[in-house]
Amino acid sequence: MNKFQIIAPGKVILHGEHAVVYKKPALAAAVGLSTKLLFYPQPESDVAIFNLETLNCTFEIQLKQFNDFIKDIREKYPENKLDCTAKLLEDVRAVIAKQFDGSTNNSPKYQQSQKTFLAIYYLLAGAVLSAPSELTLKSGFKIHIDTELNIGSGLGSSASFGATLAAAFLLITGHFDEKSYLKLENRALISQWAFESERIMHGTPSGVDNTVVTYGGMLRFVKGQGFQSLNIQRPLNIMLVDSRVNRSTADIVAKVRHLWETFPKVIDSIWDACEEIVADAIPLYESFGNAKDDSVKFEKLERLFQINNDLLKAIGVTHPKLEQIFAIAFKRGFFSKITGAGAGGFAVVLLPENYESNEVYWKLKEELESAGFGVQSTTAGGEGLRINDLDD
Ligand SMILES: Nc1ncnc2c1ncn2[C@@H]1O[C@H](COP(=O)(O)OP(=O)(O)O)[C@@H](O)[C@H]1O
Ligand SMILES: C[C@@](O)(CCOP(=O)(O)O)CC(=O)O
Repeated sequence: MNKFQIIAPGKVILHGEHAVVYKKPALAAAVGLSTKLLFYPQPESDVAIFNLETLNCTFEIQLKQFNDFIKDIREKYPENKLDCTAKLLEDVRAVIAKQFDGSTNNSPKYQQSQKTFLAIYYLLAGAVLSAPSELTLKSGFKIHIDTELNIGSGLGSSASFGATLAAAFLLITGHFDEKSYLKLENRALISQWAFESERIMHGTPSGVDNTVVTYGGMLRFVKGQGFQSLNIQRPLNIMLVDSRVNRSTADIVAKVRHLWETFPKVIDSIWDACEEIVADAIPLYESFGNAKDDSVKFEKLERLFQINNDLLKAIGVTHPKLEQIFAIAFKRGFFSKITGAGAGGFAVVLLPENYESNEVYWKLKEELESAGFGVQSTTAGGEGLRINDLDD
């Protein structure tokens, strides 16, 4: 096996957050910030080492013990290759629980590492058991993972992490090679295993994050119905502004549900309006880059951003810190909105094409930073997961 690198972006929701929970479409896009996985073969070793830079921890899997586990699973479920991931997950849980057994550490960081190790072990076992030919892991390797994404803030860091791991394990177990991973069925396989990792991190993910980070671009997504990729000409410039207010997506989704249960007709009409925003926004995103002058279309999109944000405010998912971001951006002539669950997290600001040559952009960045916000200018709609062979 060669040394290789896998890069997977994070995601941003452009429109339809919250409404998507109620089966309305959402528009999501790959962001230009990513997770990078480096794979180093270690032919003389019998250990798989995982060095997770952002979590500042290292995990090891002894290949002998892992191969024994795989043998047990094959004996336990003889004829079905791997059509029951739930059973496998339970067996992997038991192995991981044994390894973490005896610890009285209940800190969130420790729980997080346990979940992460579970995801790694489960994806590796899944890739081996579903491999085209029956195999065991014969020689060791080292995997290093680092990310430009803020973890746990709605930018899809967990899906991006899961997708890089899934792709690495599927590659080393012969599901595809460094070129054929781009085939639709192979991308679907990566996305499916990244979804499995999301199930460990979240419980009931919608599937949008693993899909966007794997395929890239911009896509329209309806819960339970799959997705369609938009035919965009170029990625959109955006600024991601971190309010630095922590929140739990699950709590906010529950609060919104309570509001919906209290005023179903009012809130349903907001979801209908969000659906119309998605419908009006798609042709705008698809036509940017077609004409010499996109400014009229850009102004239309700015208005849609504003309307979308006002609808999100109406369901109570803003925050004084987000309001401060919107006010600073508006004062400088930029339009912005909540992205994701809201009540903290990130705001997304629309940036015009040549924003870096615009003095006002630099003033906006400076003002947001001196107000204590985190600012990252990037793109929405860029490339999805990719694999680079580093021995070429
Ligand atoms: N680069 C990474 N290295 C290790 N674990 C990661 C990484 N990125 C994400 N994770 C895992 O994903 C979890 C964050 O998932 P989540 O709370 O859904 O945030 P997000 O919205 O960023 O996906 C982390 O607790 C960690 O377990
Ligand atoms: C609020 C919601 O629509 C998006 C959650 O966004 P995020 O992953 O916190 O960015 C919830 C969901 O789609 O599951």
